[in-house]
Amino acid sequence: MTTDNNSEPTVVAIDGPAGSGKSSVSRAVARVLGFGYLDTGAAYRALAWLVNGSGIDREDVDAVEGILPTFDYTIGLDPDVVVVTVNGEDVTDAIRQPEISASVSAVARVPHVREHLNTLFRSIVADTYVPGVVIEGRDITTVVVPDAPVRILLTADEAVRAARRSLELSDTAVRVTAEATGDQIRARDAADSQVVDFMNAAEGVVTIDSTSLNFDETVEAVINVIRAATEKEQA
Ligand SMILES: Nc1ncnc2c1ncn2[C@@H]1O[C@H](COP(=O)(O)OP(=O)(O)O)[C@@H](O)[C@H]1O
Ligand SMILES: Nc1ccn([C@@H]2O[C@H](COP(=O)(O)OP(=O)(O)O)[C@@H](O)[C@H]2O)c(=O)n1
Repeated sequence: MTTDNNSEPTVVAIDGPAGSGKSSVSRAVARVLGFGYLDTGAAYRALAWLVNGSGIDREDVDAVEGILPTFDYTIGLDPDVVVVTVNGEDVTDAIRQPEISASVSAVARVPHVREHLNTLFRSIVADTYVPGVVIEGRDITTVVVPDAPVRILLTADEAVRAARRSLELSDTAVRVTAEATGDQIRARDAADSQVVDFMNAAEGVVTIDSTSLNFDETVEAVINVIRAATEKEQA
């Protein structure tokens, strides 16, 4: 991938439902290409963490909007070490807890929150010095960077996503069945789908369905799409 130091970073936008592999695949792709990696879901999770800790009713839109000026958020772009802070506190692990997964959609549905975070994401990408950035979430291909040269929708059947996520959780202290994980994923996707469409590819967005691909094959499929798109741009 050729980029000179003065050019804008190559932006790779990836969307998809919960457990589709967005974060793990995007990180691996970024590593291979020497790109930065931006997990946008982490910002929504971090805001939900702040809201929960502030004793605010997360259904109270005015109160959630009111907390935005006190939300001092940082995230690293290094795919090997993703550290997230809120007001100077390291929340990298705290934002992955089940109570945050269960409350994040309420915060993410607030339009002013989305505008605020989208501005933040665009400035993080613009300020980076890496040759490219893989940025993943729910509305990256459609709202955050709809003009990105590479836009991908990463999907997998719901049962496969639940099984993968449950395997991941059972590696930790929490033992969760694929069925329970499936219920959580379904509930979150249903809530999130009311705000943005991440189940259907928008025009010009390439769908990669990883249902019958293993992890390495999925990474390779994404890299192939990036190579094809950037070669086309340079031709
Ligand atoms: N193609 C794949 N084959 C097998 N496991 C996968 C594949 N893609 C992702 N995974 C695994 O599925 C789990 C969920 O992926 P993750 O990247 O957290 O999804 P998302 O960020 O979309 O919620 C992780 O444990 C990841 O390693
Ligand atoms: N671009 C984005 C990214 C995440 N989100 C919200 O943030 C939540 C957490 O995102 P995530 O990417 O960490 O979720 P996982 O699919 O990785 O579990 C989602 O359930 C959405 O509510 C969003 O609304 N828009």
